[in-house]
Amino acid sequence: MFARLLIMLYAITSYAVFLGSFVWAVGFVGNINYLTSKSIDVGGSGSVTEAILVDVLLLALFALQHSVMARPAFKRWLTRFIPKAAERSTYVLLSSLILLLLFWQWRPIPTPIWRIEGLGASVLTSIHWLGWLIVLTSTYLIDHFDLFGLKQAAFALRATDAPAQPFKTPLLYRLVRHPLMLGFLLAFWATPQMSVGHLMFAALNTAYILVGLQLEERDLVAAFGDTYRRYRRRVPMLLPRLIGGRDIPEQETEARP
Ligand SMILES: C[S@@+](CC[C@H](N)C(=O)[O-])C[C@H]1O[C@@H](n2cnc3c(N)ncnc32)[C@H](O)[C@@H]1O
Repeated sequence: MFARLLIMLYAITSYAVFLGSFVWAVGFVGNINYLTSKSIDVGGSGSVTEAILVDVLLLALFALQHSVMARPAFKRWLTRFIPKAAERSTYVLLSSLILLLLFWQWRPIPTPIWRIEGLGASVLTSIHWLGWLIVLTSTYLIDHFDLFGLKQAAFALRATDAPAQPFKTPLLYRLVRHPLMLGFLLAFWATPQMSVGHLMFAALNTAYILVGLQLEERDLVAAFGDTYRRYRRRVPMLLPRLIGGRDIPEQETEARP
């Protein structure tokens, strides 16, 4: 029982660190400096070469950790050393810590690329916030507490394993296969003031998301087979069809084998 309580404490701590990193992410990308003192365009000094080098390394570190730890083979290896119920929290904790490092050590390159004012600025800011809303909503559509490791710890308290995540296509998942990533792309790109550093952040993250989604879909096909292949044929990856589209059944749900 003590070990199970420790797992719960670990999961709650990881979730708290995630919440901190999420608030900083919103402040960082949106340059909201009353929320966070350092942000994508504020709080740095040094040469542009140093900034590019440090920023690319930070983004690469995040991409590497995130991609490697998300793979089923890595999870199987890791759970030889830690309880299965603590695996997701470990992923969440490490991802959040690396994000905090990135936001803390980021070297801004504030040279402007575009600066839009008036109505255009309001539209872009609205799209930016819509992006964050889509990110948050999508975590709940998939299963927020499973994604962030609390569900696994709660099941462990009752000495059982959390059920595997079933395949689902609720709401936004009927428009695109990856609404959560679409939300990030909107939050990263929709800004009235784009700097060189921000552009680099958005472009490298976009490249990472596109590669990461190939890996995620490979795992989803391995887990759900033809159900996912059919879904992939019917529903676009990131850009919703504006008109028409093929018939999508009300709700597809299938347990992971
Ligand atoms: C951080 S979520 C991102 C989900 C999706 N890529 C998106 O952008 O909305 C990643 C987890 O969601 C799971 N996942 C992705 N699509 C899913 C679906 N349609 N049904 C159930 N799980 C899904 C993946 O297996 C992975 O564990």
